[in-house]
This record gives sequence, structure tokens and C-alpha cells, in this order.
Amino acid sequence: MPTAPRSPAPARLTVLSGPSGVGKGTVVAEVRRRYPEVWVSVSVTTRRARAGEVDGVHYHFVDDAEFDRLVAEDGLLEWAEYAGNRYGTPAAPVRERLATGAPALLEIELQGARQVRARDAGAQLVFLAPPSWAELKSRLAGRGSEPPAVQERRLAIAQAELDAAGEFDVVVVNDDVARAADELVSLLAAPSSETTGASE
Ligand SMILES: Nc1ncnc2c1ncn2[C@@H]1O[C@H](COP(=O)(O)OP(=O)(O)OP(=O)(O)O)[C@@H](O)[C@H]1O
Ligand SMILES: Nc1nc2c(ncn2[C@@H]2O[C@H](COP(=O)(O)O)[C@@H](O)[C@H]2O)c(=O)[nH]1
Repeated sequence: MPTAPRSPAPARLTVLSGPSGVGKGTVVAEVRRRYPEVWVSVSVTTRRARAGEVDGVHYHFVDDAEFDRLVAEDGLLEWAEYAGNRYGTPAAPVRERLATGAPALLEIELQGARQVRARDAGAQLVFLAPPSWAELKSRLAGRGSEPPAVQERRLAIAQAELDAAGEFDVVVVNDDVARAADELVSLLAAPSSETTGASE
């Protein structure tokens, strides 16, 4: 008797987190430049777009009412308030992507990473760390996208985020963009310990 075609096993969700200015966006852009097939979730945010940011590409820029609506209808996989703005991951595109058996990548902050872990024990949490505190400060200042007071606010949050690095499955040091991108690509491709049966 012919068997019905089977759906592929859902793939693993990978989360990239780390303090503001460490280079998450830069490393993800390098991964996508080399591997355009890597799928990265586009978050919603109430923050205003920076110069050069494109709605629907870098973020879906929404107002507070729209964000409230998404939360109320359980449309977000996770969400958090960060430095005075809200950010969240639209749930449906991530679920659809994983259901095809292909991996998905989220670039989100610490509170969101913790929510993903609580919902999905098989998710892989990757922490991107700076080579030093001085280098982190210099990168954030050098980017020039926030005034000094906002940089200070982000650096205060960064202290707590660095203290939480031990909660992550893997720490990748971003001392070199190409090398960090290589490490992230190999982590995305690595099979989940749940599917290999390896112990945690
Ligand atoms: N390995 C690196 N060496 C030197 N500079 C880097 C490196 N990686 C990123 N940068 C620079 O650091 C700055 C911050 O990078 P990026 O915007 O990617 O950080 P981020 O972690 O995504 O920040 P945020 O969380 O605030 O969005 C940018 O100016 C970027 O060019
Ligand atoms: N919890 C979530 N955090 C997110 C999401 N999208 C982005 N982020 C993180 O927010 C901070 C600030 O981002 P910025 O673009 O204003 O510099 C940074 O750590 C991002 O990774 C999300 O959907 N959920």
C-alpha cells in the first residue's frame, strides 16, 4: 500500500544575541552575503527607522497600536522592551520556515532569547561577544547612530547582557567579522542534539 508523503522534520531555530554594538547585524549581513539562502526573521519594532533602514527589510516599523494588536492576537513568538522601544518576532513566518525543514535565524536581545528558550527547548542560543569592553564602546560610538545618552543607556544594558553569556549554548567572539560569520554558518548547519539523540 503506498504511503502518504511525509512532511520534513521541523528544523532548528537559532538565536543570535549579544550587546548593542557587538556586531550582530554586521555578522548576519556577512553570512547572508555569502549564503543568500540563509533565512533571517524580520522583526517588528516601535523604534524609528535609522537613516538607510528600509521598512520590511531591516524591520517592520510599526506604531504602538499596531504592536499592541500583534501582542494581543498572539502574533509574536517573543517580544521585549529594550531601551525605550519594543521589538518582537512575527511568529507565523518562523513557524512556516521551520516546518519546511530549513533552519531559521533570529537576531534578538537577551529577554527575547530567554523567551525562545522557554518556549522551545531545542532552540540553539548563540551569544556574540566583543573582544573587550573598550572595543564594544568604541564600536557603538563609531556607528554613530545614537546620541551619547542613548549609547550610555545601551551600554548599561550591555553589562547585564554580558553577565548572561553563560546561559547561551555557544559564545562566538566577534574579533573578526569573516571568522565570526564562518562560526555562525557552521552552527546553523549543525544538527540539533534532539534529532541526533546526543545528550545535552
Ligand atoms: N569584528 C568587527 N571589527 C570591527 N568593527 C566591527 C566588527 N563587527 C562590527 N563592527 C562595527 O561595529 C558597529 C556595530 O555593529 P552592528 O551595528 O552590526 O552591531 P549590532 O550588534 O547589530 O548592534 P545593535 O544591537 O545595536 O543593532 C558597526 O559600525 C560595525 O561596522
Ligand atoms: N527581543 C527582541 N529583540 C530584538 C528584536 N529585533 C531586534 N532586537 C534587538 O533589539 C536590540 C536593539 O536593536 P536596534 O536595531 O535598535 O539596535 C538589539 O539587541 C537587537 O538584536 C526582536 O524581534 N525581539
